[in-house]
Amino acid sequence: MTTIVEKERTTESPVRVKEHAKSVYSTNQLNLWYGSNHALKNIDLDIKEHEVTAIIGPSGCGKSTYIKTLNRMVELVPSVKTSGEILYRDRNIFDSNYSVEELRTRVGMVFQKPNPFPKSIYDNVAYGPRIHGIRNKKILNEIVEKSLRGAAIWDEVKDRLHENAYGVSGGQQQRICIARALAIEPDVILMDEPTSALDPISTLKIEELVQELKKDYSIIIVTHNMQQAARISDKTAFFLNGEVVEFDHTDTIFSNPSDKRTEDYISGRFG
Ligand SMILES: Nc1ncnc2c1ncn2[C@@H]1O[C@H](COP(=O)(O)OP(=O)(O)OP(=O)(O)O)[C@@H](O)[C@H]1O
Repeated sequence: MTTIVEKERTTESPVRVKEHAKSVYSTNQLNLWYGSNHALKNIDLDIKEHEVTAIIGPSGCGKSTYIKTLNRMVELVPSVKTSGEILYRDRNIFDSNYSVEELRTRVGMVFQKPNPFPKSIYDNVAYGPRIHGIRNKKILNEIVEKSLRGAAIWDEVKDRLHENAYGVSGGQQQRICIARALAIEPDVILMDEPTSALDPISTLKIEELVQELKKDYSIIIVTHNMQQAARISDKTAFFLNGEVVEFDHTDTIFSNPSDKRTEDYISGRFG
């Protein structure tokens, strides 16, 4: 795919990457407060489909808050207020008539710690489709197999589908959680530090999986691990104190950042 990249600076927003691929999310002047704590400040980000977008930055800079705004999960915190807009496929998810339920069927999420339900592997993956009214056993079997294959764990669990999901390793549990997200056929997968609780081999498997999944999905991943961002993402946004300091192609961020603060962070001078 040929893309034409041009950069523009504005006084209020950091570098934006403009391309001709389709946007899945456009965040425009997004602000978020937890009570009086201004946690996200004028965030402008344009996230393209079929890309892996990494969100990096030091602890407390707003990475998790940002991805939890994308499926409106952050609103579960009562003190939260927001301003600005988040366009998902060109519609503002903050509009009063926007259905959060519909949004969550399009946007799956994987968390830091694997969080399977205390149910069988099969029932974990079939959970979402069942909620959406699918009862036919043959169709459910197909969805479960396809999702577990998609999460690169089918061969490891196909003979124990009816055992409790807690009975497998942490890395396998995380891939079951990814299969659970895939079972609702999402458009986007949000991943909040999905490998930080995993050993290096399981981490590698998830990283390889992310590379596979981007063919069919758009992925936004929060990571503390800069090598991971460099290895698996197409674009990287560097957050600091609730702002986006720089957003660009991952190669550029790691080899030729335009902001001194990005350079200091990626070279380990702070954070
Ligand atoms: N539920 C909450 N209630 C109140 N304040 C919160 C809540 N969650 C996060 N914050 C605050 O919002 C700011 C951003 O936090 P956030 O968790 O998004 O950062 P982060 O970059 O993901 O951090 P980490 O890398 O440590 O997970 C911090 O000041 C944090 O204390």
